[in-house]
This record gives sequence, structure tokens and C-alpha cells, in this order.
Amino acid sequence: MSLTFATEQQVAVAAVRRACALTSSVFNKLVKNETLVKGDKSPVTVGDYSAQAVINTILGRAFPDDPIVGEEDAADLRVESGTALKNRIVELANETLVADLGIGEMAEWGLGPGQERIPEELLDAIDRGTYGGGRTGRMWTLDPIDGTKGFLRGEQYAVCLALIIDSKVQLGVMGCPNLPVDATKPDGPRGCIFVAVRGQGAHQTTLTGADPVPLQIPAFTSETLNFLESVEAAHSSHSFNDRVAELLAITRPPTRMDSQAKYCSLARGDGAVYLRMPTGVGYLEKIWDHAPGSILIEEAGGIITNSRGEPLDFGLGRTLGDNFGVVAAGKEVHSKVLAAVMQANKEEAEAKARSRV
Ligand SMILES: Nc1ncnc2c1ncn2[C@@H]1O[C@H](COP(=O)(O)O)[C@@H](OP(=O)(O)O)[C@H]1O
Ligand SMILES: [Mg+2]
Ligand SMILES: [Mg+2]
Ligand SMILES: [Mg+2]
Repeated sequence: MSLTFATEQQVAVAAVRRACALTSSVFNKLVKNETLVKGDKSPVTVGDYSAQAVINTILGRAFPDDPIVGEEDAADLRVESGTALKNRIVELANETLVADLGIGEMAEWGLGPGQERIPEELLDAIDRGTYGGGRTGRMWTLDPIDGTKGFLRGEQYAVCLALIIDSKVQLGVMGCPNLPVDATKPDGPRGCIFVAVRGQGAHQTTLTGADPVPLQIPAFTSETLNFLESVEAAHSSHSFNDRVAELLAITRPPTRMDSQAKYCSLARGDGAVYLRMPTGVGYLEKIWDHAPGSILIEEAGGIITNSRGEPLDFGLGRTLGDNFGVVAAGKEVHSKVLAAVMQANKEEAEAKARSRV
């Protein structure tokens, strides 16, 4: 393991880039009967599974001793009723793995012509992601498609991968195939990769790795402040954000966007604040939904905490534990937003107490 994580970065970028090519082509071919419904009711597509199969295959070859905390598992594909879906996933994953080597890619990562896997190997690759996480050791965390709902709508989603060592995120790589390269040109070229390495900063490239741009969260004035928030009202409280915006006298409307593309947009200054407060249904946030985004924000000069001002804890297992939400913003803005979040929380608690008497 090198301290600069040069190899890890190279492997992670290659894996995310291949997965982005796969998900883009799946979107174009996606048909309804290839969409399952998991226990949590989120749509799990052939894209989620095959992207996890590809990335875990690459990680398994490059770093055979590293465990992976991945969102998906292959249980539904190992039963009779999952056969058709499994066959489609095997075909797609293999198509992606055998594509010609690109710049910075190595055949020993299981890539290139002739590197087809048998179905069992690909299902096992998906199940490499069942690691439980924890306080110590080196592990990867993967969300093969974050923002599945955005993906299905043809809007924003992200392929998200992070390396965690002893509970601290050291490397984050996110691929956003539908994100405009330049937010001021929404109809311009799309598709970006975001990379952050602890202590080494953050940058964005195109999906092919071209045009690297270092990322630094810019300063915002009270007139330019705005929120980034989930499209899905079930994932974070829109009304809470409205109240915080009111307390901060924010006039610009929020930008709604699925997935960790919100962290990417924040890191390059497309929006000023990412606020994700729980909706009160007891949902625990997952580490793969925040690990790469959190290091991107920190390396772009920002701060990310929960609504109590505490750092997110990536050492608790597959989840972030008790859900006190997420507040991410540039350094100066973060403290102001946090104060307003605490005020809004206090108001909510008081209103609740009043309704009880
Ligand atoms: N009740 C809930 N509260 C918060 N997040 C939730 C949730 N139900 C699902 N999610 C998570 O929200 C993620 C999407 O976030 P966003 O709203 O920012 O796009 C989902 O990731 P997946 O799409 O990878 O399943 C899922 O992990
Ligand atoms: Mg999901
Ligand atoms: Mg997710
Ligand atoms: Mg996902």
C-alpha cells in the first residue's frame, strides 16, 4: 500500500469508468421486466447488479485481500426465478470486462479481451460486497448505482466507490454519466468522474479521463446561497430545508438532484449547501451513500458533519448509525447553516412538545 494511493486511484477510476459505460448502455436497453423490487422497495436494476459485478471483479483481482461493503448481493440471482436476470447480468458484465484496455488499465485486473467470467464467478464477485464494515482495517465501499430512481428517470445518478482505512475515508471516486461537465452549460457535454485523495485534493475529469480540473468550493454570498437536496421527498425532509432556508434568508430555490451527484455539484460550486435531514421513518444512512461524497467535500475545502456538528462515523458497520442527518458546505457557510439547522431542530422539538400538552 502506497501512501499516495496511486495504484488504488488508478484501479478505482478504471473500475468506475467501466461501470459508467455499462450503466449508460443498460439505460438505453432497459426494459421493465428487468427491474426487481427489493425489500426496501427501491428498484434494483440489472444495471446495479452488473456494475457491482464488474467493479468487485476488478477490485478482487487488484486487491484480493480487501473486503468490500457493497449495496447489492446476489441472493435474488441464485434462485430459479432470477435466472433470466442473471443471464442478462452475466452478458453485460462480461461485455464490459472484455472491452479493450484503456489508458492506465492493466490486464492483471481481469480486464481486456479473453477475460470472460463464468456466471458463478460473477455472482461471487457481487457477493464480495457483503462485508459488514467496522472500526478497523482496510475496506472498500461501493454503491454501483447511487440514485437508482434518478437512473430510471434518465436523470442524475452516480457510480460511487471509496477506500476506507481504520474508519477514515482515504480515497473517493464517483462517476456521473449524466452530469454536465460544466453546470453553466446544461446542454453541453455530459459525463464526469470526480476523484478525491486524502491530503491530495480533489479533481474532476471527463468520463474518458480528459480535461482534469482541480476542485475548490467557492465563496458564496447570502444572495447566491442555495440548497442541493434529494428529488425524492421520502429520502430527506424538504420542509425542514425550507425552514432552514427561511432562517438563512435564502432566496434562490433549491436544486433537486438524485444521488451523490449533489456532493459533486457542491464540490465545484454549482450549489452551496447539501442538507439531508431524516424524514422520521427510522432509516439509517448507509456508508456507501456518503463515503466518497464526504472525502470529495473535505478535499475541496468544505466541511461535512451531521446536524449536531459531529463528523460522520464510517466505523460503525454498513450504516452511519443513529441518523442525525448530513450537513455539507464550504467552510464559512457550514457554521452558519449548522446554527440554522440547530434552530430549526429546536423549533420542531418545541412544536412537538406543545402538541403533546
Ligand atoms: N428513507 C430514506 N431516507 C434516506 N435515504 C434513503 C431512504 N430510502 C432510501 N434511501 C437512500 O437514498 C439513496 C438515494 O439518495 P438521493 O435521494 O440523494 O438520490 C438511495 O440510494 P440508492 O439509489 O443507491 O438505493 C438509498 O440508499
Ligand atoms: Mg438501492
Ligand atoms: Mg445509494
Ligand atoms: Mg445504489
